[in-house]
This record gives sequence, structure tokens and C-alpha cells, in this order.
Amino acid sequence: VKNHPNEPPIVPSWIPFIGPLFGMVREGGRHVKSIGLRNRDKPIFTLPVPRSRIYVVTDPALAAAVQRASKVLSFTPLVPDLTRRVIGLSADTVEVLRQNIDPEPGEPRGFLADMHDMLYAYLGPGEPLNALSLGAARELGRQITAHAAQLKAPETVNLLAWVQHFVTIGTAQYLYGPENPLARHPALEQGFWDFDHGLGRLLLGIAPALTARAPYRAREALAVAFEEYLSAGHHETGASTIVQRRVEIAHQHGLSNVATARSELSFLFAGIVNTATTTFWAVLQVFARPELLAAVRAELPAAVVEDPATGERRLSMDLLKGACPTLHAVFRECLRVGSDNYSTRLVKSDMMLAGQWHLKAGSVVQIAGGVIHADEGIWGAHADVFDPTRFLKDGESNKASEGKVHPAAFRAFGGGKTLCPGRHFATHEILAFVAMIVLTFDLETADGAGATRISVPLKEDRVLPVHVLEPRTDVYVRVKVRDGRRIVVV
Ligand code: HEM
Repeated sequence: VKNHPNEPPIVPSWIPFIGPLFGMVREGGRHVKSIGLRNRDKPIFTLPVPRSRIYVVTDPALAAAVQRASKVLSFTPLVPDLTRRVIGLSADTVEVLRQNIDPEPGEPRGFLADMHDMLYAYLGPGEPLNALSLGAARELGRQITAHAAQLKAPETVNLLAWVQHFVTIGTAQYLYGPENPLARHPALEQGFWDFDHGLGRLLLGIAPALTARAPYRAREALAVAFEEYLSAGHHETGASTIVQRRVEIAHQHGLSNVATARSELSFLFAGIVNTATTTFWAVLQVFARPELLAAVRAELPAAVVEDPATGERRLSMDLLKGACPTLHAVFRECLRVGSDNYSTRLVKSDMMLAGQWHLKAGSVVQIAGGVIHADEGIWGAHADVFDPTRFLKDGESNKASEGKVHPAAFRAFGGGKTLCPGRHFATHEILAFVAMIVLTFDLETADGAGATRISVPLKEDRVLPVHVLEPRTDVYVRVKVRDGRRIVVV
């Protein structure tokens, strides 16, 4: 029964109230996404759950209205409990997180508000962002050159694991320096991905030491290693400035090294998981389509200068985005197709959304990125098909490049107050990384069964979409060195 005549229409569940929760546990993000796709006539609908409501928004204009109403619809009140479960914060630390959580201008600012301000300032366009982007791309470039040098014969690899390795080691290195916990304890690299793959179970929070044994153990081992790192002062000598600022803010708010270590685990997570998965899809999509590979390779020389004296190639970060529109379009299309993320908000008090929909205090709003990304009304025909030309000016289905797509329809980076602060950095880093792979290697099918093209599997959407989705089946490719000369990122 509706709480109010203007409450969004209720979509009944096969088992009243617990049906949506049961569906989410069984099918992950796909459950709500498929309800949204079956109800495309409803820009917002209500899923009743025990003692609350979930309002699912599937219309970009309404998503923008949710983002604007950030005083009443806020993500931050949900953060303490979510992070307690996922990164294992103690009750004392959760209490610190709860203080001054959504301050008005002029009011005292709590830990989350200070951290939010610093991240958005630091990672916004400017010198610190350029320095961090350059540092990251150079680190990845070093790894690519080193890998090419030791690859004497073609090698068959699991493409996702191959990319994840570079990104995991590289991110830990440029964020936390040479003494970073993953460099000191190499087994933690696999542990990091065990943690990632068990995040949904940790979030459920039902006796995680038993029901989420591998991710729980991995998280605890990572937390101990980060605590050792901080206690030894390695962040002061080797970490990036952004990490040093994060640690300072944590200490200013009274967090111990044990608690700060767990907070850093969440930043390492933010820095690695989406970057690795997006790079995987971009590399796969490019190498699976000879014509796309040819187009990207034809553009790259505009961003690469060769030094005849040293034989080095200089890749310009500044030129890359403008000079390589196809590569940039591949990046955006991989995010559109691969991201089913939900932007989540708590309704702090009863409100009218867009003057039309009554939302009840204590309920949760979710903007369903997966539904919006799959909508043909928004993206044009064949929205289910990977087609980077939709982001190219002269592309065939180019509603996006002609500016006919609502800005809030591209959901991969979220939106509003929680819009990903790392989006500029990630764009630079991923474009440079994919460019360096395309310049250095050739990837071929590893089928051995006469297949001439690498095939692209479906995405695994039966999980909690905490980041860009991984493939449903492993992709093996043969990697050959095409041109192993050193690439210097400038
Ligand atoms: C392709 C790469 C990336 C994607 C698709 C991505 C996506 C996202 C999304 C969807 C959110 C949540 C937004 C919401 O709830 O509305 C988010 C938050 C965040 N991202 Fe990213 N991200 C990427 C890369 C990065 C990188 C490389 C960093 C850091 C170096 C980063 C740092 C963060 C942080 C710190 C937050 C939390 C912001 C807050 O406190 O509200 N992200 N990201």
C-alpha cells in the first residue's frame, strides 16, 4: 500500500517485502536491473522491503533531480555502517565517522567531510592531478617495458589477471611508494582480489569470519600490513602527496594507525578495481576488432614522438585525449556497457522529488545505472551492443556525441555530490595504459581451434556491482611483443 498518493508506483514482488532482498542476494545487481528494464514506462518506482522502501530511479532527468537534492538525499549517513562491514572498522572509529557528517557551510567538519573536500580539490584539474597522472602512467609504462623485455616468446595469459597484475602493483607503487605493503608482501596481491571478490558477502555482514572466510582473511592481512607500513613511517618518505594528506586528516580526527590502515585499504580499492576492469575491457574490445585496432593505431602517432637518438618513444598525456578520439570513445563505451552501478542515497526527511514524487524519510533511493545505460530511448538503437562510434562526432549512432544524451545518463562515475573524484585521473591513466599496451604488444586468440578473432564474453552481472563488471568467462590471449622500445610518458 502506498504511504502517500504521490509515492512512486509500487512494483509488487513475487514474495511480498522479502522478494527484492532475496533477489538481490541471489542475483546481485541484475535483480533490480531486470525489474527496471521490465518497467521502462516508470521513471521511478517503489520496491517495498521490511520496514522501509527502495525507490529506484531509471530516468536521467530524475537522476539529476536526486543529485541536486543533496541536503535531503545523502549518501554520507550510509557510509559509517557500510565501511564498518566492508573494511572492518571498530565501533570507536565508526563513531568518529558519524561526527559532523553532512555539515552546512560554517559548521564544524567531520572526518568524512574533510576527506571529501581534500580529495575533490586534489583530484580536480590542476597541478597535483597532472603530477599524479604522470606518476601513474610512468609507473605503468615502466612495467610494460620491463614485461616486454622479459617476454622472449609469445605467452598465453588470462587477460583480466594480466591487466589486474599491472594495475595492482602499479597503483600500490605510485600511491604508497617503494615500501608499499604489496611490494613487501607479494602474497597480498592475490589477497586484494580475494577481498574484492568477497565484498558482497562482507557487506551482508552475517558472521563474515565464517561466511566470507577468504575475503575476511585477506582483508585482515591487508589491514595488518598497512598498519605496519604506517607505524614504520613509510608513508612519510615514499607515499604520494595525496596519501600523505589522507593520513594527516585521519590522524587529525584521532584515528589510530590501525583505523587509518583500514581507511587506506578503501582508497587502494578505489584506485585499483575500476581502473583494472575498464582497462581489461578496452584492451579486449580493441584487439577483438581488427578495424578498431587499426583505427586506434592510426591515431596514436599524433600523441607519440620518437627520439631517433635514443630510440625512445615519448607519449604525451596532454595530446592523448584530443589526438586519439577513437581510443577515448572506446573508453567511454566500455564504461557505458560495463557499468551497472547504483548511486545510493538515504532519504533524511519526507520530501517531494521534482515536485512530483513523495519520498518517505528513512527510505533509500537508488539510481539504476544499468537500466539507464541499456535504454535505447537514450542511447539510440542497439544500446545493448558495444559501439564506440556513439561517442564519435561522425559516428553512426552518435546521439551521445551530438549532445542529445542527458548529462546524467552516463552513470559510470556516479553523479552529484558523490561523483567519482578520481574520474579525471582515471581517464588519463587508463588512456595512457591502453595506448602503451597497443603500442607495445600484439594480442591474438589463444583458442587454437582455428578461431581468428578474440571473442568477447558477456559481463558477469549476477554480483553486487561494486565496480565495472568483470567477464562471465575467462579470456585467454596470446601476447607477443610488437615493439618493445621504452615508452617515456611526458
Ligand atoms: C574507470 C575508473 C573509475 C570508475 C568507473 C569509478 C567510479 C566511481 C563511482 C561510480 C563512484 C561512486 C559514485 C556514486 O556513488 O555516485 C566512485 C567513487 C570514488 N572514486 Fe572512483 N572510479 C574510477 C577510478 C577511480 C580512481 C582511479 C580513484 C582514485 C585514485 C577513484 C577514487 C574514488 C573515491 C575516493 C570515491 C569515493 C568518493 C566519496 O567519498 O564520495 N576512482 N568512483
